[in-house]
Amino acid sequence: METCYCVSTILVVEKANSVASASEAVASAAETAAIDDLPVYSREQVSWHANSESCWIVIDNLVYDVTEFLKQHPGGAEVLLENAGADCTEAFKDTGHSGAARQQLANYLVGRLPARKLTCSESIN
Ligand code: HEM
Repeated sequence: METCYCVSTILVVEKANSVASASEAVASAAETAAIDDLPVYSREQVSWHANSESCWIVIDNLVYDVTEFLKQHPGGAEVLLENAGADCTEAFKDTGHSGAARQQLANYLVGRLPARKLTCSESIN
């Protein structure tokens, strides 16, 4: 059955998938509601911020400006600069960042990618 989801539903589902536990999901409910209001940047626009002067990254369809964080990142500036202007969702998750690290993300949130429509094969019904 073909299912059509509105933009905010997709974002809520993707946000829910990105949090690690039910309590985190509850805690992030208000945050999720605000996600729709964030500025929208295309992947191309994000790619313009790919150096130490302006370093943006994408994690779970959200855009983070980590320029100020480069010198503070416990994993070093290098790994962030390697991913500057790009989607580093997998790299971020593969590193096994702690809950504290995931909470820190909110400090650098500047926008989101355009919501995409789910294809039939992605339908959850
Ligand atoms: C805004 C984005 C990020 C934040 C807030 C962040 C935060 C942190 C924090 C707090 C730690 C210390 C360990 C922990 O608590 O998990 C850490 C470690 C680390 N991070 Fe990140 N991180 C970010 C992005 C990334 C990205 C994109 C990568 C890789 C591409 C990365 C790679 C690493 C590595 C390799 C370590 C381990 C350092 C070590 O144990 O020697 N981080 N990060």
